[in-house]
Amino acid sequence: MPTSKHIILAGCGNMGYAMLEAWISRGGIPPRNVHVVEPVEALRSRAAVTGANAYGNIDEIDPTLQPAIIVVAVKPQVIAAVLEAYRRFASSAVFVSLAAGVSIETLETCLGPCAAMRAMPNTPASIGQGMTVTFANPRVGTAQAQRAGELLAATGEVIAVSSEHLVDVATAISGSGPAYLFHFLECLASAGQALGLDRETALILARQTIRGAAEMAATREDDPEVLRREVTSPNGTTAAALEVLMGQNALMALMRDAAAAAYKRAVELSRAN
Ligand SMILES: NC(=O)C1=CN([C@@H]2O[C@H](COP(=O)(O)OP(=O)(O)OC[C@H]3O[C@@H](n4cnc5c(N)ncnc54)[C@H](O)[C@@H]3O)[C@@H](O)[C@H]2O)C=CC1
Ligand SMILES: O=C(O)[C@@H]1CCC=N1
Repeated sequence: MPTSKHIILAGCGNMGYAMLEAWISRGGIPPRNVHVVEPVEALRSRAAVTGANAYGNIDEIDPTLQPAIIVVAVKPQVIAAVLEAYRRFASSAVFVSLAAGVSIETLETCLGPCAAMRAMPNTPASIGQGMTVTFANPRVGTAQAQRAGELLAATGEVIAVSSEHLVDVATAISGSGPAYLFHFLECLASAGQALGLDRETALILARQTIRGAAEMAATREDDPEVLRREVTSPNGTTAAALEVLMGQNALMALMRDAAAAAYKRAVELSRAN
C-alpha cells in the first residue's frame, strides 16, 4: 500500500492556522493533501483560502481517506470529546497533539493504543520562525517520526525531548513565550509614551529594537550577557536602567515566577483533561 500523504488538521484557530500557513507557504505541502476540520465558518473559510480542503465536521471527510498524520489543535478542555470521532484512525495514523498539558496517557485513553506525539509549537510558526518541542510514545515508528518532524520543521526549529514533563516546561518557555515578548513590547512602548513620545513613534522604536536585538541574539553565538555588556557603558544610561531591572534580580525573579505559573497551569490542565 502506498504511503499516504494526507494530513488532517483538527482545529484551525490561532495555532492550527499558524501551522497551516507554514506548511503550505514554506513546507512544500500540497494544499490538496491537507484536510482541515474547523466548526467555525469564518475560520474554515480562512483555511480554505490556502487551498486546503476545509470541513465543518470530521464526518464530512471522504470515509476512505487514510491520513498519515493527524494534527490536533483544539483547546485542551475539549480534546477528549473531539478525539472520540478520530478513534477510527488510531491504528494507522500518527496523532500529533498541540494541546497544552494534555498527556500522552490522556491521548491514549481517548484514542486507544496509537502512535501519539505531543508537540508544543508557538505562533511565530506562521512565519517559519517557530520553536516546537516534541515528545513521542514508543508506538511512533521511525518513518512516522520523520514525517511528523518534517511537517513541524516547516514551521521553524524542532527539538525532541526525552521526558514528557519537559513538554510542559517548554509550554511555559517557548509555547507561551511570544506573549511575554509581546507584553515586553507593550511595556517598552508605554515607557516611551510616558517619557513624551507619541504612541505610534513609541511603538516603532520598541518594535524595531526588539526585532534588531532578537536578530542579533539569534545570529551571533555569544552568550546574551556579552551582547548586554556591549550596550552598557560604565555609568551610562543602560547601566542606570539595568540597575532597576537587575537590582535584586527583579526581572529575573519576575520571569521565573511567570514561567512557574505557566508550568503549574500546564500541570493542572494535565490533571483536569
Ligand atoms: N495559541 C498558541 O500560541 C498556542 C496554542 N497551543 C495549543 O493549541 C491548541 C489550540 O489553541 P489555539 O489555536 O490558541 O485555540 P483556538 O481557540 O484559537 O483554536 C481552537 C480551534 O479548535 C476549533 N474546534 C473546536 N471543536 C472542534 C472540533 N470538534 N473539531 C475541530 N476543531 C474544533 C475551534 O473552533 C477553534 O477554532 C490548544 O490546545 C493550545 O494549548 C500550543 C502552543 C501555542
Ligand atoms: O496559553 C495557552 O494555554 C497556550 C499554550 C501555549 C501558548 N498558548
